[in-house]
Amino acid sequence: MNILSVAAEIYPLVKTGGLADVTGSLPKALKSYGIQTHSIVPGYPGVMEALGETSPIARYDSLFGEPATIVAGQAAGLDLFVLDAPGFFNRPGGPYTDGHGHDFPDNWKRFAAFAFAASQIAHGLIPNWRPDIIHAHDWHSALSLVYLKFSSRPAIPRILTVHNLAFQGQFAAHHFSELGLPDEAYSIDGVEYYGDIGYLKGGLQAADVITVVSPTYAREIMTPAFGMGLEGLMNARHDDIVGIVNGIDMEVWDPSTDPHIDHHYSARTPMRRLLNRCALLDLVGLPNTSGPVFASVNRLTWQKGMDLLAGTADEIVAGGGKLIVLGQGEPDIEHAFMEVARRFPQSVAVKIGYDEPLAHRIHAGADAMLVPSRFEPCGLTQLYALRYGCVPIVARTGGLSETIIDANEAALHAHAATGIQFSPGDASGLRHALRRAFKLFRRHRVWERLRRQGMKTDCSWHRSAATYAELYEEVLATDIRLAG
Ligand SMILES: Nc1ncnc2c1ncn2[C@@H]1O[C@H](COP(=O)(O)OP(=O)(O)O[C@H]2O[C@H](CO)[C@@H](O)[C@H](O)[C@H]2O)[C@@H](O)[C@H]1O
Repeated sequence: MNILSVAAEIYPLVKTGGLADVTGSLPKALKSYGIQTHSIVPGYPGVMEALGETSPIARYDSLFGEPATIVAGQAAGLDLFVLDAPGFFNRPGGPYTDGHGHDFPDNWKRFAAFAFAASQIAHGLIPNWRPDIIHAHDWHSALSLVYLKFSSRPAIPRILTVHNLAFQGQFAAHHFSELGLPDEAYSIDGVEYYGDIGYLKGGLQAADVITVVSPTYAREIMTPAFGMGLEGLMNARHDDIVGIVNGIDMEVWDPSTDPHIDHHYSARTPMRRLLNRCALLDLVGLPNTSGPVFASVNRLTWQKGMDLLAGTADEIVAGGGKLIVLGQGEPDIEHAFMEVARRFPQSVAVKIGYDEPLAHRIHAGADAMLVPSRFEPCGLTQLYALRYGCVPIVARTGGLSETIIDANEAALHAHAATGIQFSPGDASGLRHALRRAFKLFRRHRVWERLRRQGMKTDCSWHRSAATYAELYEEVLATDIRLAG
């Protein structure tokens, strides 16, 4: 079976968050089910550099006003189609924002061009290769499904995975005439969204099946608190929504081989892990004392509850713990963390920025990973923490509530607990969780068991890849195409 995966990020070529981890690792996991995935990604500089030999497949003199070529190639074990459109993708900054963190003003056009190119491949643009299913991820690629839905040419099944409903790709209505869609696409069944254009909204209407990244999030998005204005649509499409928890790449995140860490270890060699703890404290300039080392590797945003963490850091310091934070995001929250580090230089270290090797070292050295998200569709950092023996402390929401088993006495007694969950997801809930963590940390043998149990947890794609494979079989076998 051939899948065309459409995504704006793919690890290790271009990553700003969890989307890349999933689109980079799922294709590998699906191979053992006889599923071949080709991924189309935008030709950002990092992607173009990573490509080896390429062959051009299609050329456009003007794709939404820019010359463009679709090339096929391979990188990092991934089969790729790349939209090489320098006018859109070869520019300084990130995939979506300039060097100052502002959205590029032509994002509507960049990702329409990208989505259009993907829809052409789905239509059979490439000689001798045709996908059986198109699988788009998030708003950047959602419009590909809309182009297909409103095309008169024969259709293939369309799947959309939503990694985070908070990012919707909403643009001014006056761009509609430039998208190359028929008039009827500006409707409630198409891209019209509260008088604007909604790329994600259009994709949700055009998809035959919608997947989200955990069953709990699938339930949550039916409600106004989590639906981000799309709860009505989500309720209407209730029967077509499936929640599938993410897996992780067990090779990229493997403490016994990780090239980023100083001392390789496994669940059976906890003393070697301690060496990474010393190395980490040394690296971030904190003294090596006996209290627990808490950490967070995260976008510094409201969604991730990072303002709550900055506001409760004093609890960690007062208890004799340390806090290490790696992240970047909202300026207020960055500032709040810098301020905390300034107040407690012996106990708190903050690195503002994006640093993949340091992320690995933190997972390998810290005692506990804090994930106080206000909402979390699935979450990956708690899974990496489990794998690295860093006890996750998570808010009870979305995928966090499904992937971590709380260390209540019954779960501890049954040797099932893998971390700490807290609710409500506010400052009082987080403070309470920190106090629980301090108490558990003092019970050395109990903490050690908790850590080991986490390391035994299967966070691989094993189960979830099977679920995607079944879903693909199902959409091919059944004519469940409700979207026309
Ligand atoms: N400063 C930094 N330096 C280095 N690495 C950093 C970093 N900040 C974050 N990361 C890394 O970025 C990734 C973040 O992934 P998450 O799944 O935790 O959240 P994200 O909100 O990006 O993903 C969305 O999509 C994913 C995938 O479906 C869902 O799990 C999630 O709930 C949803 O919000 C992790 O690999 C983490 O280690």
